[in-house]
Amino acid sequence: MEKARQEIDIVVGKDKIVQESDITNLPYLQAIVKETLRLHPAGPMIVRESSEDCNIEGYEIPAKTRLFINVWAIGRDRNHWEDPLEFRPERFVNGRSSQMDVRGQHFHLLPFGSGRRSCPGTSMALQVVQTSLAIMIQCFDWKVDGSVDMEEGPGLTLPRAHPLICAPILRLNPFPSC
Ligand code: HEM
Repeated sequence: MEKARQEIDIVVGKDKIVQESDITNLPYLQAIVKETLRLHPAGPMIVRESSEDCNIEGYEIPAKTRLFINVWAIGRDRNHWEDPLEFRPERFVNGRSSQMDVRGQHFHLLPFGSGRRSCPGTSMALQVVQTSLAIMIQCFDWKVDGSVDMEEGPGLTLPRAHPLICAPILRLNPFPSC
């Protein structure tokens, strides 16, 4: 979090609140969101149906077969990711994953799916999540009640197994007259 905060302080400063237009200049913040979606995709399974008979890597798949694509497992696959279980946003800033985006062009990172039925809310979701996260980091310190446990529970949208309880502590107020 300290690294993201430094980036925000340098790029945006402490006198104005982060705007949506600042996000393109905050690569580390974007990397945090990508890394979170890699390890904890809100839509862990994508569903498709084959329109015709096909053969994928030796598997015969008849037409009209219901197919589940396990986005969660692909995001943790050792064949594609170095130290896959480590939360390391740096992998999207430097190195071979730095050009990778989340819009369905890179098949080992598919948090919004891919193709004609991919998520139509991708741009809106990214703007809202990245800007809100940036403001939360810029304006507050976060005191965690207990420890951070990232265990996941069962469900179609990958809920947390245990709630995360944090108390915001005002760090800077970009609206000093309020
Ligand atoms: C972080 C936030 C979000 C994530 C991770 C997410 C993820 C996904 C995923 C994985 C799919 C299935 C894609 C596929 O089958 O290839 C999907 C579909 C969809 N999403 Fe999102 N989504 C998010 C936010 C939103 C928002 C903000 C909206 C609308 C404003 C939205 C609207 C939809 C719709 C309508 C579909 C169904 C598309 C179809 O079946 O053709 N999503 N989303």
